[in-house]
Amino acid sequence: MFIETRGNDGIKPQKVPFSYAILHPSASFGGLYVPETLPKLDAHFFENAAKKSYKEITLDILNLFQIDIEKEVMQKAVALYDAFDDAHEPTPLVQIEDDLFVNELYHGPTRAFKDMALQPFGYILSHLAQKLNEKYLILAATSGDTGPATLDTFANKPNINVVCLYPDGGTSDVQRLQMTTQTSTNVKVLGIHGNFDDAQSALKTLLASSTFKEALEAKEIKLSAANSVNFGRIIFQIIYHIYAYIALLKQEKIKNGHPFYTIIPSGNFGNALGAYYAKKMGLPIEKILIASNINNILTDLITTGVYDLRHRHLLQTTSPAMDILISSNVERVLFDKFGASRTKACMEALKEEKIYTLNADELALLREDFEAVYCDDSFGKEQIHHYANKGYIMDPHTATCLKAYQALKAKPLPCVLCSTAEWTKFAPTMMNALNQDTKKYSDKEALVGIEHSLHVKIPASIHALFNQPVIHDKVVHKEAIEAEIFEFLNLTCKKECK
Ligand SMILES: N[C@@H](CCOP(=O)(O)O)C(=O)O
Repeated sequence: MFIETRGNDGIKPQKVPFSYAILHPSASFGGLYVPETLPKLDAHFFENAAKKSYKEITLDILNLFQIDIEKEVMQKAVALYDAFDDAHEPTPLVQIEDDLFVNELYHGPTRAFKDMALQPFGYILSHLAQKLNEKYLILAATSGDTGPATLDTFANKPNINVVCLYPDGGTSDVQRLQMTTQTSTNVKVLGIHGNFDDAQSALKTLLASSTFKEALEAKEIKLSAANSVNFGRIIFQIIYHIYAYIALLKQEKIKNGHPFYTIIPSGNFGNALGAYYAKKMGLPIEKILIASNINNILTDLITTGVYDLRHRHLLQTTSPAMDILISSNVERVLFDKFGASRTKACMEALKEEKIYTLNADELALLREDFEAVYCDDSFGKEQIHHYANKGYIMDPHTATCLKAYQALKAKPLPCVLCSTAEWTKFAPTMMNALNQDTKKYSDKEALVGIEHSLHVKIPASIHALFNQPVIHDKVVHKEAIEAEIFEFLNLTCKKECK
């Protein structure tokens, strides 16, 4: 069962099953749903798991959670990993140093780790919508990767409409084209004047708004979300951390029970939360090392205990998916460590005063699990250049993790670095890093240049983007989002009636 991070308001149910939490992700007081308890993984689990495939392990872990989804539905959802680059190994673990392994999480249809969760989650959510004979509007806010993965998983799904908000100019060109060239009629993509925090706060306001929900209900439409505020995302984001350890065991790089570090490039903290829950379940993570770009609010929180938005402005970087200041899933960690009333107080202080401060004991508790560091774009480019020379290509988000590897690894243990996106989504930055220049390349020329110089294959889906017409070209102010959504829903309703 799932409970709420900010406590219960006496109106919403006190505890809900998984299906409810994913269909209605907005909890009391604007909080989030979290599992009441986490299943435990013992040494036996890892011994057996070393003989199993990613899909089998996923099903085992979903079973341990005892979620209220039929077995066949989970099997079909997980079977979607068969369409990844390697059906047997959807998340290859690649060694790049004696003690450093890259967990490549981007081998799905939209070339980012979001597919690992959104592919099965989208299947389960749309199955539930059809089974209940209910229509859903799914909102998504993106800084580049969640949007394409959401659109891909829900494209043409019955009973589902999607509205995806992205910051105009705040994503790479490939990320933008992955969204704006979407042809399915059940999706709408809107650029907004503003940054990712503006897009996500618009989404959260709509999710919590009773008038918005009533207006949707008048059209017999319910509201859910595809971001990691939805626990349906997080459950799948726990599994790949566990599988990375199993891959280390399979490759005989670690002994069962021995600890390792995991390094996570973080923005909305869903990936880090997945690692935290995995650690609580029994995965022997020594520490979760959080890497940020210069939007380093998480570094500040984890090193000083202060989450301070007051004098910060979101800065554009070459790792745009991490250009986030209001990071959603920190809330779930606060709840787990300090309980609902402290979490509610922190979240309200953040909203009203733009700051909250953990006391020394709270900070010590947070640091039992996390360490953090940040780097700037030039550090990332140096790492891309260095590893490309050694024969490994990594994207700018992955490159930030090298800072954590160099600065935070206190013990001689293996490190697993989460690689969240394929470099093909950020070709101009890659070209600057590889050529050590500052020239302005177009995505297309940079992709082709790298393809030829490094003899690498670009996925057909990325190449094809440049020949497809842009269908969603609207960019609006955030005040206009609601009206845009209703215009879209009226149009789709008319189409359905015909
Ligand atoms: N970095 C994300 C931002 C949204 O994160 P989510 O995990 O909450 O969906 C992106 O690339 O869109």
